[in-house]
Amino acid sequence: MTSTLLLEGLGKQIQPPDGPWLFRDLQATITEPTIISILGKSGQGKSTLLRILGRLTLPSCGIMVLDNKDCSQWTPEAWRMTVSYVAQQPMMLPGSVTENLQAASNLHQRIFDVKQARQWMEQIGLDHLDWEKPAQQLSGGEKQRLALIRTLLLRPAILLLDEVTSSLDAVSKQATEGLLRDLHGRMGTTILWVTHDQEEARTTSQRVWFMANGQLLEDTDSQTFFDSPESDEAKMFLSTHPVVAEAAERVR
Ligand SMILES: Nc1ncnc2c1ncn2[C@@H]1O[C@H](COP(=O)(O)OP(=O)(O)OP(=O)(O)O)[C@@H](O)[C@H]1O
Repeated sequence: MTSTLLLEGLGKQIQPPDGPWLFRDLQATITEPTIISILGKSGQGKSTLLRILGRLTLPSCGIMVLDNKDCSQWTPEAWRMTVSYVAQQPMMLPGSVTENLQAASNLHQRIFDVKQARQWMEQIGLDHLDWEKPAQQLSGGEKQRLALIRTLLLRPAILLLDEVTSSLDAVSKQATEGLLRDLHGRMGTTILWVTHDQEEARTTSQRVWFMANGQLLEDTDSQTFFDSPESDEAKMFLSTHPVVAEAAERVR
């Protein structure tokens, strides 16, 4: 399921033609399965970038090439089956948990793999859920996990995660991170993961994209980023998050 992704000169301008650029001239290549954390201060455009990659928002400029085919040669549906986005505050469709789980499979004319759904639900602590319950009545954390599994059932090659553990308690968060690492290890799923939790980024990802000053300022392996960031902006960013410093200290 390895997919390659090439981004060239990608940019997003707010209120064109004269508005400010959220980011511009973003270049990056993914050639093998990897987990990338996208980090940066609030408002740098991390979610916007994910939504562009998921073809839910148009970029203002630039090129996206998936598996050697320009984005214009992909239908949005085919693209979204390969590069799938999970929002921080996911939308539950009217209907039960079962209907929500089935929704993505139905939409993309895939067989609903109920056995796999049950196993993943169990793995991330949702085994107690009544599948007949209206999904709108679930808690925020339950909705986040249900939406994740709904998307995983499509088995996308590239998964775009927007702060998908932000509403979870510590145990559910760890279980979800475990599932995602598993998935990456067994199926070669590439994961691009926006998170504000640096400890999560450090322990789950192999690579970091750090966004600052309207650019992808650093694109490096995680250990290098956390141990010896190159830019002053990244140093400042890490120094203002003592959790990471403490965690790194514990590891040493
Ligand atoms: N189409 C748009 N029109 C106007 N403003 C927009 C548009 N898209 C994004 N923005 C603005 O761009 C900024 C960056 O948004 P975005 O959510 O992508 O940043 P972020 O880095 O993910 O932030 P956070 O970490 O707080 O979630 C925000 O101020 C947002 O309101």
